[in-house]
Amino acid sequence: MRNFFQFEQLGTNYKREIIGGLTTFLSMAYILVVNPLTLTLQSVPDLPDSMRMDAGAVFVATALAAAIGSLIMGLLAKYPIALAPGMGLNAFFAYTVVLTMGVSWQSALTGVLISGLIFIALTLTGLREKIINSIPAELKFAVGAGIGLFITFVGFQNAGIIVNNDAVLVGVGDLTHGNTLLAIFGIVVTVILMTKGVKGGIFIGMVATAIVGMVAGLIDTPKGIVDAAPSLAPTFGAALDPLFNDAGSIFTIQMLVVVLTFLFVDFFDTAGTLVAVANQAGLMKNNKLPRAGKALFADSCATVVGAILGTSTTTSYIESSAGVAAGARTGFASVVTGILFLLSIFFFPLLAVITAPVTAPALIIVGVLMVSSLGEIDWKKFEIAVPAFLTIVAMPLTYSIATGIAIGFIFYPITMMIKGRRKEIHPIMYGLFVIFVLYFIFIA
Ligand SMILES: Nc1nc2[nH]cnc2c(=O)[nH]1
Repeated sequence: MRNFFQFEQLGTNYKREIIGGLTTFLSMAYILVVNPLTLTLQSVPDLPDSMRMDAGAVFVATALAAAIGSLIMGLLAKYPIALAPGMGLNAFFAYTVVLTMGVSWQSALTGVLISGLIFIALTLTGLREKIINSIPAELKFAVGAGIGLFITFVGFQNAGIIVNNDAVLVGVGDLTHGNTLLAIFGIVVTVILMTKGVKGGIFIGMVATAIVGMVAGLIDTPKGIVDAAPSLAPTFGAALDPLFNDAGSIFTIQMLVVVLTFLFVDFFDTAGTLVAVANQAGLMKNNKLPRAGKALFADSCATVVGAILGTSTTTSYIESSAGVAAGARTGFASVVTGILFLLSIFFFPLLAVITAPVTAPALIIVGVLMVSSLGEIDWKKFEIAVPAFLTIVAMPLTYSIATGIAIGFIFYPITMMIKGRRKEIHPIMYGLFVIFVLYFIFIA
């Protein structure tokens, strides 16, 4: 096992990998609660039952998709990167596709399934790998740093530290609110542990926050430890129904748009996440992602499996960087995360303690770790500084990893060409320029 995962070469051991996998799981566990709430459109009252997915089935689908995706990633690509249904695409699935466009959730799942199959095809032809490896090193660092800002922003929001402000979009929240105070406690504890160089500081910080939350009465003590798993039957295989019974609802322009959006966002989000986490773990070689094809294959398989089980796009999670920060370096950590997701199906009552104030400190501190790649960018070269900077700031400001990548990648060939560095631009970067310009024209 140690040889299979190359523990020696990567300077790691079972303890680090297990703590890393556990930390990643705890950082991601919120999706088990959030995904069913989102996909069943809980925030929208008075919907006909037929428009709502079954919450129990979505919960099991979420846990199984995360488990299977993380296990494939760990065993096949051997990266410490775990997967689960992505936030952002789950909101797009529920609020845009089902609620606004009026597409049935079954057909929306078919859209996810088709986008996953196209993904596998792109991966098997090697095109996806080629695209990722054609991205210049400095933009890759920018993507990592931008995702760091994005994840910190998500953490601050979850903590209630940054809130909506109608006049200027964002503002400081009520810092005396119980959950916000608990999150601030978690941030301070985690910062102290990390500054002292305590291994697993992020994980210990989460445990301490959860315990203090329970003592303070902000987090309910779990009602039990184990419970029977809900039935998967209401969503299992529903993605295939429209293909056999209602093909007319699939072959429409509207569905084409939906499938392309799923495909586009997942493609570039995954590319950014894989590179950022691999960079952080020191696993990149000569600016290239080793075994990129396998990692991408694992990601696309997870989307297909997730769609059949009954969830929106399953993707590589940036929260994996919390596990890497806690010491994870190999696929063993992803196997640990995957097994925990599998077990979580029965341990649902225990998961109730993983609330937003518990996960927020981890997200914020992970952001600090991820922006360290800013130091690798040559800020004195304006032609590099502009696309790098725009990639970085656009991610939190547009709340989209993919949009940040798109903006930066549009500016890169422009500034490089004007500076007379045309020869350094990989031909694929021109192709991406055209695709991203079309993307903006399209979403406009
Ligand atoms: N990379 C990435 N990480 C996430 N963590 C939670 N949701 C997402 C997502 O959609 N993409």
